[in-house]
Amino acid sequence: MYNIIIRISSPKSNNIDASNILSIIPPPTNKLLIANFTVTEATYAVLCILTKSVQFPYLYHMIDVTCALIEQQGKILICQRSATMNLPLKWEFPGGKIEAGETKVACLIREIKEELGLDIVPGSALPTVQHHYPDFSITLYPFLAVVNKGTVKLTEHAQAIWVLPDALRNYEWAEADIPVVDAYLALLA
Ligand SMILES: Nc1nc2c([nH]c(=O)n2[C@H]2C[C@H](O)[C@@H](COP(=O)(O)OP(=O)(O)OP(=O)(O)O)O2)c(=O)[nH]1
Repeated sequence: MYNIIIRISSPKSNNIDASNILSIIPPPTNKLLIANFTVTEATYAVLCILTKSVQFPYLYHMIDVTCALIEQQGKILICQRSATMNLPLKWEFPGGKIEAGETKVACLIREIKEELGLDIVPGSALPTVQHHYPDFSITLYPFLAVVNKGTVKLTEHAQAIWVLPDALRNYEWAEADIPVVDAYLALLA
């Protein structure tokens, strides 16, 4: 069982929007707490919880993440997550979770400074990606960017390397990043 706390703002909806799920507290807690929503929605929520089906991805932890495709001299910076991070050893574009009240661009500038010691200038956005991993769902907001100041200093990642766009498909990407790589290569084509 899960503790689930849901805010419903539009009572006629048959679906529970992810943004209305305030928190889901996984086992070992054994209480079910559902507040402020209609009977239809309550039934639907309970069904979701009982089935734990991937058809109901909004029951999983949802995160909003920005990432930067940092370009320099025809190459692009890619990072390998460390063995101890979530999605271990997968390649990604550097970035991180958007904090409450933070804009996407502010998040990106902060994360790249924290993770790599680089001051960047974000540019255009690439298409947003939504992806459902087995245990969480992500909305990924990619942006092109250039370095304003600094050189790469690793603080979290196993590696950060500059690669030619043609080589991008040679890496084992976090799954959410595959459409980002595709979109970037399409942009260059
Ligand atoms: N940064 C980043 N994370 C990605 C990408 N693709 C992707 O699936 N993710 C996933 C991996 C992580 O589960 C999550 C981002 O979390 P994170 O650990 O990098 O972010 P963070 O620095 O804000 O996290 P935290 O350690 O402060 O909790 O999104 C990507 O291209 N960049």
